Amino acid sequence: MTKKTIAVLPGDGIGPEVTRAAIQVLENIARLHDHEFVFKEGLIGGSAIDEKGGPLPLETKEISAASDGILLGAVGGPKWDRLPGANRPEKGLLEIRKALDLYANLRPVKTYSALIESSPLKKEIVADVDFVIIRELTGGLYFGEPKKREEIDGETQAVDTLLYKESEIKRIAERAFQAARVREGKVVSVDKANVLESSRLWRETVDDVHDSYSDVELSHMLVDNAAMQLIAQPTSFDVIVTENTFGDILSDEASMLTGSLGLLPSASMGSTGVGLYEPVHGSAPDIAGENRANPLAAISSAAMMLKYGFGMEKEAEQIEAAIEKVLAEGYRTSDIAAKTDDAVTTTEMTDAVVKALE
Ligand SMILES: NC(=O)C1=CN([C@@H]2O[C@H](COP(=O)(O)OP(=O)(O)OC[C@H]3O[C@@H](n4cnc5c(N)ncnc54)[C@H](O)[C@@H]3O)[C@@H](O)[C@H]2O)C=CC1
Ligand SMILES: CC(C)CC(=O)C(=O)O
Ligand SMILES: [Mg+2]
Repeated sequence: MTKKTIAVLPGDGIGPEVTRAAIQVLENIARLHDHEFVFKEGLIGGSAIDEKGGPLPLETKEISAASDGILLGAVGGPKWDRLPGANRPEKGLLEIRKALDLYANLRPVKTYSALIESSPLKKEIVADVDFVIIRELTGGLYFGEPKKREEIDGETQAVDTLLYKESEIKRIAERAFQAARVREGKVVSVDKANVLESSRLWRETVDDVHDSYSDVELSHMLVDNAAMQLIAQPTSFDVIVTENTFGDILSDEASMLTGSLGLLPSASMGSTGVGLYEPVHGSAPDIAGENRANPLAAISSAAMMLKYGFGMEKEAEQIEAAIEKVLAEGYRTSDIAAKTDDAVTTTEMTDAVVKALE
């Protein structure tokens, strides 16, 4: 029997709906394997602003830092959209990533075989999509200072700073080369080195790190081209390593190769040993509270926690197999259903995954 403490940060919008689904699956995996998972809930994002006056209360930080793994839903929503940047729900997410030094965000993009037929893209291409985006998560544009507004000559201007230190690029490049060694051995580093100084440092540093990984094939690609190649030749990718903003955007784009943003999981890891696991999607205010959200990205993120955080590979595979099975049986939430009338609810999809675990 293995005991693990899991911090659960549901957040806003569909966050609580999809984390509930992930917890239900984890409880059943624990039952089937005689593990004990202790769930400790914390506030983050808009709900934390409403209840505690800030997007990342100290208590949430403490619960998270003391846990064996963090399961997060999503933060944000129109209710808080007019707040200043420093006190927005999204700031809570950025802060916890920084506080726990979660610099490496793994976003696997792999098509479920049951969804190949219904893809609007060419079946032979979609069938073989299998790559991972390794997104740098604690540097770049979302964190660089100065980040402010100011009045200059009677006009308001705003500045964000895209800043990378060599050490930050080095450690994410190492993660990418290590990941490639257990995959197909190919890394594409995505940057905008034709324009950005930070990208030129990125490219030089990735090249330097590559000297110690000469068994891995490395190429560089400009981000605008990468956005196009993801659609034109997605099967040419194995590991994509890129900076924070580019990785954020490219992964949402890549999700559509699999069928929906509601399918993509992620794992964020760093130097402290505690990982954070969350779907790639946001709080989806347009469908929040309607029991329509696809819970599979969150459930699959929980599987990543078992695999990467707890070393429970067999249990993680069991969850992934259950997801494959329910999709093969025809269960579809509205984001992946051919007709809205045929769609199942979040809870129906979750119950089906739990049943498929047995
Ligand atoms: N990690 C996080 O907490 C993130 C938070 N956000 C925040 O979420 C809020 C909404 O942002 P959006 O730009 O609308 O992005 P979003 O990712 O929340 O939604 C984009 C579209 O995808 C759909 N979608 C997302 N997840 C889904 C799921 N599980 N099942 C079915 N459909 C799904 C939504 O209904 C919407 O049409 C904003 O406040 C934003 O800042 C956005 C991205 C990530
Ligand atoms: C707060 C944002 C950076 C969240 C987001 O879009 C993401 O991490 O994918
Ligand atoms: Mg995003």
